[in-house]
Amino acid sequence: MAFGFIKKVFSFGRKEVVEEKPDETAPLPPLNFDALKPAEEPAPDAPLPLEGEVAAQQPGGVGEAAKGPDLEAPSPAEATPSGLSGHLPLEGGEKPAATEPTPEIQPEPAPETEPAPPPEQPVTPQPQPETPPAKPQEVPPEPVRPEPKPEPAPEVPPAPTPQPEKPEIPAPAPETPTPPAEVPPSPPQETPAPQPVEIPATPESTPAEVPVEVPEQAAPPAPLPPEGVRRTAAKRSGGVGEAASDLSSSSPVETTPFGPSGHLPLKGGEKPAPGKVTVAKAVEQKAEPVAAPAPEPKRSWFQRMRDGLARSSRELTGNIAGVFTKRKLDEETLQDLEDILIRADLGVETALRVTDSLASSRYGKTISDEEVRTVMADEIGKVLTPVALPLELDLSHKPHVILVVGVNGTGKTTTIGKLAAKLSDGGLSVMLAAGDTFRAAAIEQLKIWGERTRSPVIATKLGADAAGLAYDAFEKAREAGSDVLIIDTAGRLQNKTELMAELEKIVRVLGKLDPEAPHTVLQTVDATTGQNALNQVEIFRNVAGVNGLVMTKLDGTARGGILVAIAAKHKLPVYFIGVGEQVDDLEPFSANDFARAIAGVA
Ligand SMILES: Nc1nc2c(ncn2[C@@H]2O[C@H](COP(=O)(O)OP(=O)(O)OP(=O)(O)O)[C@@H](O)[C@H]2O)c(=O)[nH]1
Repeated sequence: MAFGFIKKVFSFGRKEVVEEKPDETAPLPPLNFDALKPAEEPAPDAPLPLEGEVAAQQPGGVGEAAKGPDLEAPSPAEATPSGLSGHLPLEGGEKPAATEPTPEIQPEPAPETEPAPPPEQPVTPQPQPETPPAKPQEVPPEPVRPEPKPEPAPEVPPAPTPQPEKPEIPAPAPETPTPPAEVPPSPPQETPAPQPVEIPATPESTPAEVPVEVPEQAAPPAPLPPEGVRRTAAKRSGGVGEAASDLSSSSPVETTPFGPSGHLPLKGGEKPAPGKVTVAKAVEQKAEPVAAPAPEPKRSWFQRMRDGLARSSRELTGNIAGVFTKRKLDEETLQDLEDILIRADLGVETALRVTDSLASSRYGKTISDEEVRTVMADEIGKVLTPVALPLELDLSHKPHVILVVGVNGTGKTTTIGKLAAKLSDGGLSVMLAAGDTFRAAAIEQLKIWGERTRSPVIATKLGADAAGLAYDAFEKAREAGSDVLIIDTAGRLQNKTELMAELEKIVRVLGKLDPEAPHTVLQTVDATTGQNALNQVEIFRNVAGVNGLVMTKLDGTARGGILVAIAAKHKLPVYFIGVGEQVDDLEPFSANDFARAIAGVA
């Protein structure tokens, strides 16, 4: 009787939902209330369908989500209602039809109803009373559940079995969000009740949930800042941890108490995937800065030259500033400036060029030291430009003979090594001659450079005749078909008559083999030398026929002004400047760069 009555109730329920006629029939049930108590036994069946309704509603929305786990068993059951799909499945009206087959299926959705009840509350009061008690009961144990949950295996015990099903629920739960209307309300309802549970389980999850839904999607861009990435990663790790747990089995922990919470992890679970990628990227980015440390950048030759000229430049610019601070350009200031330029080794000629240029355009006017230095740089550039020439080799001479001369220690041997490197790197065959027969160390030094530049070295015993060695080297270079022969010579002071006579002899001997040899006579000038350099160039030019200069040690405490004076007086080409002791520290001379550096103009 009761069972049949219950059926009526169900049918009645349908009418209530659909037609709202049940009010007329309503009186009948009160008479049966007595019977209802015995009927309570079947009640468990009733809740099941109710849950089934809830489940049906969720699955209806979840149905899509249920595609995952529920597909295998529930799918057939759903298949029948699916034909009814649409509204009915939501109310569970289909359940009665499916009730008979559903009993097996319903127990599965039943656990789902627990998380779902909040949204369903408006739908059916009966299931709610059941669900709410279940929630409070579950809530206290929930903190404990998280631990057993990670252990899905314990599902074997009968009691935990419902819990394991709950873990399954989370999977559909994320799918539940698909129902637009139901889902949004559910999270707020669930959140209040579950919050106590979530807090112990994942305090971050609650805050994470809110941001997770939207922010996580935006999270990929967030990884940009490394620190931010770490933070997001940490936050995500919380969410990811959940997602990860969901993937493994821990998902039930959160899902059991919170149907909606189940969504978030899933939503987050999907999002964490990119999050993990970004985290991985963040880690790589951390490594990038590590790889970035490349403090190797060698100072440019210009910077080294500028540093070398810094002392001269500072002294020069400081003195100029002292003269022209809030002063007009008159005879007195012009005389002061001329003195400053001469003391800086620039020479009288260049000093007068600068003062004349200023007087012609700014006489009687207030002028700043910056303006003075700019004019100075321009005038120095004009003096140096004509001598800033590239070295040209006439390879019609086989070999083209280069004789390198200069005072002791001005950098002859080192410059030969640097030049040989340039030439051999340019495809020219180079031969070296160790003409400094006075120093064993000089011979060995040149051999080292020969090995470094893959250039054969012609040498003789210590103290041998340098002119004889030069002659032999020339012949050997011819025999070898060398493009260039570079001859080193012993350093000597220009006032040592016998040594200068020996140098003159070398030049004369080479002329016997080729009247035009040596084709190039380079003199190395130590840039740290002062006015004595002018005299050196004059003597070596007269004795050896110097036709080109290499200004060495400009990277040191150079006195750059002397180069300007030499250029102005001798007008000899300055082919290179030495800016270090390494093989590649030989740079073509740039008049304007040098002028700006010594004038302190950027
Ligand atoms: N800082 C710096 N040092 C240089 C440069 N050129 C040469 N030197 C150094 O100056 C010193 C003398 O160089 P050498 O090449 O031996 O000079 P040298 O004219 O052959 O010397 P002698 O054989 O005694 O006549 C060495 O320690 C070189 O390393 C340069 O452009 N910059």
